Amino acid sequence: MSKTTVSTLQQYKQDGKKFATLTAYDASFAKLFSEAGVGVLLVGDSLGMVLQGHADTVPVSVDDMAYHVASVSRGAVDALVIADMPFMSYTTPIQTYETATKLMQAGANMVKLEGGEWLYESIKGLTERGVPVCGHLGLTPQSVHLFGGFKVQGRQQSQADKLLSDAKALEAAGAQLLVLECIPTELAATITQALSIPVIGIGAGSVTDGQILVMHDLIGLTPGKPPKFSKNFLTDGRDVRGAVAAYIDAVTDGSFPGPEHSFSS
Ligand SMILES: Nc1nc(=O)c2c([nH]1)NC[C@@H]1CN(c3ccc(C(=O)N[C@@H](CCC(=O)O)C(=O)O)cc3)CN21
Ligand SMILES: CC(C)C(=O)C(=O)O
Ligand SMILES: [Mg+2]
Repeated sequence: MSKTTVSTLQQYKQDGKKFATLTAYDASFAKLFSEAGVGVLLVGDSLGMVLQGHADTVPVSVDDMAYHVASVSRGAVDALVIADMPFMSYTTPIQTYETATKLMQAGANMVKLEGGEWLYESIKGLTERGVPVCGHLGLTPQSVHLFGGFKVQGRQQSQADKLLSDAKALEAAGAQLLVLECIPTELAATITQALSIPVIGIGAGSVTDGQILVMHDLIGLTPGKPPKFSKNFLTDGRDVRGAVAAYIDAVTDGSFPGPEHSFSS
């Protein structure tokens, strides 16, 4: 296996080949996932929930992220490592560059930011300075207090129109990847087709170019009630490697996510 890059994912999109990605927070899982053939690993700020036990991702700091990015990058043999920028660490272009510096110097290959058109200048500035960017739209968990809970986004036509124009703005700013979280499958299909960059979905149906799953959901370790769009693959006598292989197979052959893991308009 060779190192996965954005061009690898671009090629998958062109070829209509679905790809599976996972979150990772330490070197051991990063190594196992990478060796099992997962080409992209996200050091998600979900670590605030699945590692630290918080109710949401708001308490996570840049230092927390940098610590886990450093561990994951040591274990991620061939995988592209994406690091989440945490809550309020990218409020201005300058602060965005400072946060990105810490995460890239800790070993990330790309940073991910939650938000739409308002991030245009920051994303353009990052890419001009050599930092690859992944966008994140829909249910952006850092806005959970604004949304009033972890709720499906984009069901109203006005919201759906805004999400599509935000996605186009992120691509125009230079984002090379996009995550769509918890939106109706129909809207995810429209956005995926409208963009030339690869789109990775979670709770966005099987219509996106790739899928992402929080590793704790994959192996049945979710603290509390697992999200509807997630699936425990550590079943049927499988070990962790077997669960990862079953997840990759299910994404590649289009059987995961099914309608029971997806939302409609
Ligand atoms: N374990 C875990 N899995 C995740 O996918 C995840 C995290 N943690 N932490 C960070 C964010 C938070 N996410 C979440 C968490 C809960 C729901 C949830 O409970 N959603 C409802 C849908 C409600 C509706 O229909 O509007 C659900 O039943 O799935 C969604 C996304 C996704 N991310
Ligand atoms: C759920 C994914 C997309 C994420 O942002 C995270 O794990 O923090
Ligand atoms: Mg996140």
